[in-house]
Parts: sequence; C-alpha cells; structure tokens
Amino acid sequence: MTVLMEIKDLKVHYPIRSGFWNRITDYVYAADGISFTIEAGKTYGLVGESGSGKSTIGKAIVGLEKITGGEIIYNGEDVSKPSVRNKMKYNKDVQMIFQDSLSSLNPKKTIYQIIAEPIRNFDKMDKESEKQRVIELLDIVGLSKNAMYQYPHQFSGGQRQRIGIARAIATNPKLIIADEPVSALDLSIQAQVLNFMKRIQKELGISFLFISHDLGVVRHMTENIAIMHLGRFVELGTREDIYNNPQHIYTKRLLSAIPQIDIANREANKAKRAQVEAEYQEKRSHFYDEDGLAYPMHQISDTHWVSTPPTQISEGTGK
Ligand SMILES: Nc1ncnc2c1ncn2[C@@H]1O[C@H](COP(=O)(O)OP(=O)(O)OP(=O)(O)O)[C@@H](O)[C@H]1O
Repeated sequence: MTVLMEIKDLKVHYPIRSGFWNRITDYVYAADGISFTIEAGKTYGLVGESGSGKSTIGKAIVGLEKITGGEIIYNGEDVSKPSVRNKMKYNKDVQMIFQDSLSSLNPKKTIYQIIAEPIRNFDKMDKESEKQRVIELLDIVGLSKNAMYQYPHQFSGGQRQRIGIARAIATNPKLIIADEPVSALDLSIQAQVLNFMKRIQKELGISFLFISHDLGVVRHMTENIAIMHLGRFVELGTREDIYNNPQHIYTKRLLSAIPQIDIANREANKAKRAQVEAEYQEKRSHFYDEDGLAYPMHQISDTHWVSTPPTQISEGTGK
C-alpha cells in the first residue's frame, strides 16, 4: 500500500456566539479526533447522515476550513498550515468537486474559461497549448470541443458534473475530494458519472475521498470506508468489513436504509428496516457516551475499527 495522505486526530470546532457582546458560548464539534489514511490511486468513502461533519473534513483537507487541532500529512509535511500548502503548490495536487454543479460553476463564464482557469494558475502555457489542453480535458470527460464556447446552464446535471471533473483534473491532481458528487442527479445518470469516475481513476491514477450520505452509492466505488456520526467516526474498515460484518448500530441503520429494488421482498425489507430502527432506538444509549457522542475507536481486526464502550473493551469483547 502506498500512502498518499494521513489525517491524524483532526479537529474542527466551530464557535457558537450569542448575546449582546457576541461572545463565544459553545462550540459545534463538527470533526472531533478524526484519523484515517488515503492510499494512492484508491477511493476512500466517508459516509454519514446530514450534519455528521463529512464536508467539514473535505474542506479542511483542501484548506477551505481552518482546523482546531491535529495534522494532515502529505509528502511528509503538515499541510494544515497555509504556509506549507503554498510552498508545495498543494492546491495543484488536491482538488474538490461539489454536489451542486450549477452553483459551483460560474454561470457568467464559458466552459473554456472555467476549465482554463486552474491551468493558468498552475501550468503556464501559450494560448494554443492551453486550448489543446482544454479540448483534451473535454474529450476525457466525453464532451465535444464545441462545449467550450457554451455556458454551464446549457448542459444537463450529469454533463455539468463532468465539466466539474474536467476542471478538477486539469491540474493533474493526486487527490480529488468528491463531496456528494452524484446526489443531485437521477439514478441512471448517477451510474454513468460513477462509472466515469472509476474510469478516470484507473487511467490517471487519482485518489478520491468520496463523501456521501448513502452507503448504497459508495458500495461500488470504495476500497475503504469510514462511517461518521456527530463529528466522530463510529466504524472504519474495508468494503467487506462494513457491508458484510458491520458492528456499530449506526452502521447497521445506514445499511438498512439503502433503497432496495427487490420488489418481491419489499414487505420483508420494510419489516427488517423497522426492526433495525427499533433496535437502534432501544440500544442507542449503550453505543454513545453521556454526551451522546461516539466512544473512541477500538481495533477488532487488521482492517476493522469500531467505536466501542470502555466497559465492553475491559470485558475483552471488543466486538
Ligand atoms: N461555518 C460553520 N459554522 C458553524 N457551524 C458549522 C459551520 N459549518 C458547518 N457547521 C456545522 O457543523 C456540523 C457538520 O457540518 P457538515 O456540513 O460538515 O456536515 P455534513 O455531514 O457534510 O452534512 P451535509 O451533507 O448536510 O453538508 C453541522 O452541525 C453544521 O451545522
């Protein structure tokens, strides 16, 4: 395994201000002690429901969010420090794509201007080479060269997402943070964009941090997955660990929420979902500390970590 990036004990706490003096009265612990490793050329899945802190981690990694504590190690340096990022042209190596391609692509700019912008920032070249590079990038994402004279609103959601990907790969990045990249798309288009991302990963050797609220979407995309809840990881493992041997009650709940197209077993699936939900409500307090937060992670196999109550560890039943 070749390590591309190591996130160590990352913390992002947002201050909450209130009262006449606008003083800090509390904090939102959006990311609280997050550690994981992204391998070169692989996809890491980060999954949890809305508000669990996934985007905060993505933004902290690209440098859009100031961190409260921890380290983000890339090429042996801590890139959570802006001075280190600037020195090593980190923003060329790490790019981000977003869920809402319409608002993340400037509506007043042509597709040419949108894709050429990162090239101009990082790889100065003459006009003709720049144009050829834009055409090449459009070709990689399956769009004709005529697209470069058009504007974002003239494309469908799936095409706009591919334009976002063309912009992201323009700098030959090593890592792309993909924050809910297909959530706004129809199911059939989702599959197209996911397959397309897998293809460019294979061809260009890019790593992805794939952020999603849906364990069904990441299933065929990722080698390793972390499940996040209320700012902390509750479970982390390989695809097999998470889908075939889930341990945390929250992971089981997310798995039961994956939509099934199995019409014949619709009633049985519904009953299973209700049973998992009832179990979650009943046993929830056992899996979280007195503040309602996940316990620290405990390793249960070479690849599998689970947030585990201290009492369970002392009893020697880490599972
Ligand atoms: N700038 C901010 N100031 C204060 N609180 C914030 C800020 N940004 C995010 N939060 C809070 O931090 C928590 C995590 O938010 P985050 O957007 O990272 O979650 P998420 O899992 O990506 O959810 P979603 O998919 O809905 O974006 C939420 O409670 C959110 O309200």
